[in-house]
Amino acid sequence: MLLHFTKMHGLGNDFMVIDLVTQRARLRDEQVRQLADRRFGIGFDQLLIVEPPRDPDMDFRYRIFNADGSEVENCGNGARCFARFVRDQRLTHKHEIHVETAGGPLTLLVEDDGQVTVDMGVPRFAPQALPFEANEDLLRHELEVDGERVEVGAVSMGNPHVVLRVDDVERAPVERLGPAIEHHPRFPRRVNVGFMEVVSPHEIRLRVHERGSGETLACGTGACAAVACGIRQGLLESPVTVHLRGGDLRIEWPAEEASLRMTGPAERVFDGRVALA
Ligand SMILES: N[C@@H](CCC[C@H](N)C(=O)O)C(=O)O
Repeated sequence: MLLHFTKMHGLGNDFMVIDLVTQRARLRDEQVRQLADRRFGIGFDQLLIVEPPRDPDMDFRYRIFNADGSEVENCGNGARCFARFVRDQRLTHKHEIHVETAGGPLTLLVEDDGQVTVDMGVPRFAPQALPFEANEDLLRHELEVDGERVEVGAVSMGNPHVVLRVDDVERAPVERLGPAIEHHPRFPRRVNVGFMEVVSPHEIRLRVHERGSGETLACGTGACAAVACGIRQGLLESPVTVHLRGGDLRIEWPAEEASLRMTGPAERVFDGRVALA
C-alpha cells in the first residue's frame, strides 16, 4: 500500500508528516523505526500524524512518534510544521488552529509572514508532571550521573525536560551526559536533556539531547523548557532569543501563570509516497 507523506523541518529538526484524515494506515513501532532510518528509510527525528479530532472543540489530533518508535506527548518544532502542513494541504483555512495532543491541547497561530506561534500552555514544574522522582518542586535538583553530581532544572512542557546550565554550549558534554540522564532511573518515562549557555538575560545558546531521537539540530519544547527554567531561576527575562544549531526561536513567557509562546519557521522539503512493509 502506498502512503503519501511530506518531509518537513523546523530549524533542521526534521519530520515525516502523514495525513491520516484523507488516508488510512496503522503504523507499528518497528515500521516507524524503519521509516526513521536515514540509510534504509526516509529518515527523520520525529514522525507527525494528522488525525481527525476526538474532541469536537478541536480541529485535529496531532500525534508524535520519536525515531525509536515511542509515541510522545508534544513536539514544538513539529507543531509549527503541523500548522503549515494542514493549511498547505487545504485541510483547514484557519489561521488559529486548535489541536489535541497526548500532552494536552495546543493552539497554533499562523502569522502573516509565514512564521508560526505556538501557545504551549503553562510550564509545569511539579516533579510528578514529568514524572521525576523528587520529593519537592525545587529551582534546581541535584542528580548523580555516572558518579558525577549535576544540577538540573526540571519542567514539563507536555513532555519531560531537564535543563543544565553550561559555560560554553559547544564544549558541553551532550554525547556523554545526554543519554545517561535520558535513561536515569529517577525519570521513569525517560527525559529530554537541554544544555543551556546564558549569553544575556534575553539570549541563550542551547543544545538538546532528545529522548528517543538523540541530539537534534533544534528542539522546540527544549527551547521552551530552557527559557522557563532560566526565568524561574532569575537568569533570564522574557522575551528570549534561543540560538540552536539549526537557527533561532523566540520565546515569550510574561508571567508565572501565563502561557508560554514560541515563534519560529516551518519548512516543507518534499512530498513522496512510500510502500509500508
Ligand atoms: N523535537 C521536539 C520534541 C520531540 C519529542 C521529544 N523527543 C520527547 O521524547 O519528548 C520539539 O521540537 O519539541
